[in-house]
Amino acid sequence: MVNITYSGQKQDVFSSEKVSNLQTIHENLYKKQGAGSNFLGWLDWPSELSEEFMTNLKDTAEQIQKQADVLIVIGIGGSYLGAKAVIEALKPHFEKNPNFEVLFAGQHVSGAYLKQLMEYIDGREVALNVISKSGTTTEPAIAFRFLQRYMEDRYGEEASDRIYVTTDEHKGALLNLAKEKGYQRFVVPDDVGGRYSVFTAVGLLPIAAAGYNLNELIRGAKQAEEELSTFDIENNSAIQYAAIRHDLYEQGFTNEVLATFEPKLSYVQEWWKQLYGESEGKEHKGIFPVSVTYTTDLHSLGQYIQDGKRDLLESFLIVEEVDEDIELFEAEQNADGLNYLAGTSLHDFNLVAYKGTSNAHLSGGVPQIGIHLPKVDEYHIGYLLYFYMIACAYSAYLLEINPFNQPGVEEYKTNIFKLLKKPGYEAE
Ligand SMILES: O=P(O)(O)OC[C@H]1O[C@H](O)[C@H](O)[C@@H](O)[C@@H]1O
Repeated sequence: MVNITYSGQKQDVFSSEKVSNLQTIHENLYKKQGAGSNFLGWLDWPSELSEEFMTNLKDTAEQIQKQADVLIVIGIGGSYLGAKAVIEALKPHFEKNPNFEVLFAGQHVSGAYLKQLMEYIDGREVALNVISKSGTTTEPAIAFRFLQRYMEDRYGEEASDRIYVTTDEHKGALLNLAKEKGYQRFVVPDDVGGRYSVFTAVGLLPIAAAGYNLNELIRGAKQAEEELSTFDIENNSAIQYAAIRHDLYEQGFTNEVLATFEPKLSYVQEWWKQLYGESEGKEHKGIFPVSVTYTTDLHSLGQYIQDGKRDLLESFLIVEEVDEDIELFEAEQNADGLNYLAGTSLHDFNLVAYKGTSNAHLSGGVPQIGIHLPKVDEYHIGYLLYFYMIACAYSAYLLEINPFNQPGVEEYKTNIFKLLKKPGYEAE
């Protein structure tokens, strides 16, 4: 479903030694015995989803659509990027007076953003979905403090029927608050980390509320789960992607530039950056994930990619077919000189731009991986996200890294808490 192509220096990615290493990783992964294996709940999640779970999500999404015009999703990192990635990929670029909108908060700390958000929703019916696996993350907690007060001021007791909480089943400040206030709750499973949680209620409730087809999304994820679970190197695109990028990493290509010509995929890129950055960037190892949108960034970062420091590999996320397109036409006065393009659609232009850019960067010394996605719809996005998650597990295990923890994110948090004199941190 997702096809991988590679061009660059000749590689020996699939030598017998490397294949046997990949096979061991594969076996450990499916026997759930590698490092961090108690966080492998996402591996068979799509095929294990129950009817009851899906029905409950869809019913709640319908209830939200009935009671509100706006759903504000409060969360950060893995607690918002999956839903944001899917919704941005599927929604139209412009929508006149949308009947229902999903907005996000708590993904940064901006007073202006929160103030303007509360002004923007005034006069419109509102629901909140606050999402935090730990239930203690500061940024969403700050946003929720404001928005909870807003809801209570506006709706009084009815506010609790409009607030939906997605958090750990057993612990955390958010869970306690949800219980106390009687908010409807959804669970982030113990064995699924935030960045792997898009197919749990974390991603699915906002996606369903936004009006997208969960069955199709999960059908895509399930297809990926099935196809990518076999150790068949010739056909397993996830193993191919992981093995090629690892090989390039070993040759000194330590930054991966994920490039797309489809602006709707820019949050898939953001989601991918968290997935790979937090999964692999440990013990002074890992490929640094960065992203560009073409052709926009060809006019800014293109120079560096063509000609800067040679530690970049580039992976192109290419959409093969688009639903909507327009064609260039013959103009009477060919003042812009573009008549030679008459009959070329803008998607055709992008496919040519892909070839031209890829070849130019290749000759500039940037090895290329192509990830070919047939189209952007629920089914293919479901497939793509699962593909990236499973490939990430292989990739981190090739580095001998636990893909499922993020010990490094504590350091800056502790510093912030010390500076803010959070109780318990003053003495440090
Ligand atoms: O869902 P939460 O517990 O609020 O976590 C939200 C995010 O913040 C943390 O700092 C982690 O680095 C991320 O992996 C996580 O996705």
